[in-house]
Amino acid sequence: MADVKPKSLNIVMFPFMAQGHIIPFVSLALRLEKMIKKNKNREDNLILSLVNTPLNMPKLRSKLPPDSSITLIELPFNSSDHGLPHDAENFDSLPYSLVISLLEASRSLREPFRDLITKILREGDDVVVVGDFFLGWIGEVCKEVGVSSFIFSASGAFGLGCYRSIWLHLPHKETEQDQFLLHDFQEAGEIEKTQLNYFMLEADGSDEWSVFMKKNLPGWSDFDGFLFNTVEEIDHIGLSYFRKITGGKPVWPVGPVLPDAGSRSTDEDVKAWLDSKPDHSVVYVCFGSMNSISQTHMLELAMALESSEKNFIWVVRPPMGVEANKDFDVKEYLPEGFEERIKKSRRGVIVKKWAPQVDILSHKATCVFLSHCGWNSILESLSYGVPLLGWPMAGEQFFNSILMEKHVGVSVEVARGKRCDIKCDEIVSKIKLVMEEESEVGREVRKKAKEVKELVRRAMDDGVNGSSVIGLGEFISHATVKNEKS
Ligand SMILES: O=c1ccn([C@@H]2O[C@H](COP(=O)(O)OP(=O)(O)O[C@H]3O[C@H](CO)[C@@H](O)[C@H](O)[C@H]3O)[C@@H](O)[C@H]2O)c(=O)[nH]1
Repeated sequence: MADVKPKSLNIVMFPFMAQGHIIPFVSLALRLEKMIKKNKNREDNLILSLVNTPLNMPKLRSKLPPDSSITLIELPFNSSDHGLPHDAENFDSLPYSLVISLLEASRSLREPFRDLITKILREGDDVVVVGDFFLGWIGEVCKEVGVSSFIFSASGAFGLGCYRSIWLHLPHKETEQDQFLLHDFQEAGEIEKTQLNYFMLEADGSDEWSVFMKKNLPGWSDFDGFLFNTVEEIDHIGLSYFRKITGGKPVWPVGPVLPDAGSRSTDEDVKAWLDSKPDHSVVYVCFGSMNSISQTHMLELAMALESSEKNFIWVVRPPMGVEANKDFDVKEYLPEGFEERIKKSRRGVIVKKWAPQVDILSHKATCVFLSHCGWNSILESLSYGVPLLGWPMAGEQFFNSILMEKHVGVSVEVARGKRCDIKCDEIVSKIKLVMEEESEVGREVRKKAKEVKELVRRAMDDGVNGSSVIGLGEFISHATVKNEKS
């Protein structure tokens, strides 16, 4: 009799094509791999894979350690078929104005993805899919072929809840009040009109963003539940919202899942510079993997960093309106002589485009993070007890900023949006407010950030069965029990 291949369970994970989504998906996959390896019985019949488009394969591969058995699966995609620039398969290589075109183009992955899942099922294996909230069609595909699917949200629940509610209740342009409560998420508190990103504010139901959201958001109800890269203890308002709207489906906090410090190519110059600085003396400035500020804002920020007299690391990307992929000389966008002066005084380091962020945040010299409030940046900062100076710019970042400032108490907002009128002096005073010993506000947020660091660590601590460890355990049981029954 021929040997019958034992049935395996494939956990197929599909992040949207953006660094802010790929990074946490890889971290989640690695965390799951670790848990599975610990449980010898499950090791043989569980297969973890990450799906993406051709040009994102190297990005995924570079984040996996050599001994990982996670497999990568490529789906066909050609950006020029969708009116996008050649080779633009990730938000990080697009200007913000074209982000919506990549979101729309990603819908073409539906059929190849369906074929992939059908092929795995035909080979006799079971499948559970973990998909991205921007790939809302995944839930429907999974229902059609009869497999379970879960959203893994790279954003926090509070931020994503506000984002969802705002897109579902358009328009906002005509709203007369400067502040308003969200239609189905009043627990979030008052939202100011200035906290809606440009596309939300302009949306009238017929623009590209509204059209995409109208197709994408209803798809979330086809999934069997949600995993959030978040922590119950800091994000319970948002998690409660998702528990309410999903009507009893599981909503598990499983974070923070983060890349390990030192796991990427550490920049030796940055490290040596940080080593030479006193503890808690450095402002780290970075606006994530896809956002830029305007040329005017760059000049104000440069002057502020120089006149604050604080040590700083600033990750500089080309200003808004300049092609993101273009090679550039930072001198083009900074005040005359700025780079030379800070090099000579050794007071600052300018990193072009991409810095080893987790290494910087985990270094004892770092005091505060001036951030656009992308959720990964927030989680990374909190995990190392670093308070925030918020400058939200796009997406759900405004709501992340509210959560951090008003509910968690670890952030002070510096500026709001890409078009705000922020001047050098205001930036300097906010930097001092958070960093200086005499500042009461500063003492409070720094103390709170240390407390939150412990809370966040506990959530992921196997030893104390932290809230996120429980969430992950429940997800694995859910996935594998279903498999055993089928
Ligand atoms: O120089 C850099 C810049 C970024 N990063 C990493 O890139 C990720 C950036 O993620 P995030 O802070 O979330 O910012 P975005 O790339 O802007 O993320 C997008 O995705 C997030 C998760 O959904 C959303 O919260 C944001 O609003 C959205 O812009 C983090 O892991 C950073 O450590 C680096 O390592 N070095």
